[in-house]
Amino acid sequence: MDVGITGRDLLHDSVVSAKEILPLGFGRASFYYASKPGEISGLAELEGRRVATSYPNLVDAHLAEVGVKAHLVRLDGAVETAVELGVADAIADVVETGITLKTSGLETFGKPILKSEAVLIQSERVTEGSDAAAAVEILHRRLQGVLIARRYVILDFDCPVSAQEEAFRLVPGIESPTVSPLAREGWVAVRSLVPRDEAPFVMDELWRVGARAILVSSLDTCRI
Ligand SMILES: Nc1ncnc2c1ncn2[C@@H]1O[C@H](COP(=O)(O)OP(=O)(O)OP(=O)(O)O)[C@@H](O)[C@H]1O
Ligand SMILES: O=P(O)(O)OC[C@H]1O[C@H](OP(=O)(O)OP(=O)(O)O)[C@H](O)[C@@H]1O
Repeated sequence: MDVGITGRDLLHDSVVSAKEILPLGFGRASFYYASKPGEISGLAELEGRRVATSYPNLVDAHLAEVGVKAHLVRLDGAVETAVELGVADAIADVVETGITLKTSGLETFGKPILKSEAVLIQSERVTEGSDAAAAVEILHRRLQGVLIARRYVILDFDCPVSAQEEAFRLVPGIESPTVSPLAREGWVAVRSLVPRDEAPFVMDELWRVGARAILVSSLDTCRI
């Protein structure tokens, strides 16, 4: 396989020769140690204890990194039941909302071992200049275009020339805003990309400096 989509945590655990080339922004979760509240409060206390996980390589590498020797108990699922069943003293597992841990009577301790999300990966066997590398690059660009399109909106507005410098500071765009003449003397039309989550604030500010006919529209995809 030359290219694929997986979770960052699964990539680290699989120990395959592949590298992450694009974070995809969905399937976000953190990977944490957890135990019964008050039972274990820090990584050092894992020394000599049993840790259940479905990600043994990832956890093994982390324990080695922090210099703690623990016994790994490899489970394929329902890891959160391991402490209650007496199979382990702690677990290391995926946490998103924390509901699974809470309903299992467990609490995280320490910092997250890893922040994960879905990622595009490329095999280390794909050599530069090969057909596979060219195909992966096209896929990478197309996916990146969709990710950028989701993060930004198109902002169009009419602006008095006297206020345009102030308006440009509010909408610098990714490269530069597009400015077109308007039939109305002393006014220009401006188009720029703006981060989606900043759009309401930018619209308020543009209105304040004198811009009018402020329109926001979504992008489907782009190549920037
Ligand atoms: N609740 C979740 N929210 C976000 N991502 C998650 C969640 N659960 C698992 N993932 C991600 O999904 C990928 C697959 O993980 P995993 O195989 O452990 O999922 P699972 O649903 O627990 O699988 P299974 O049901 O086979 O045990 C991983 O990258 C993991 O980070
Ligand atoms: O923090 P939360 O929002 O509760 O999510 C985390 C849980 O989600 C996944 O399990 P999933 O429900 O997919 O099933 P599984 O237990 O069979 O792995 C994961 O293995 C955790 O147990």
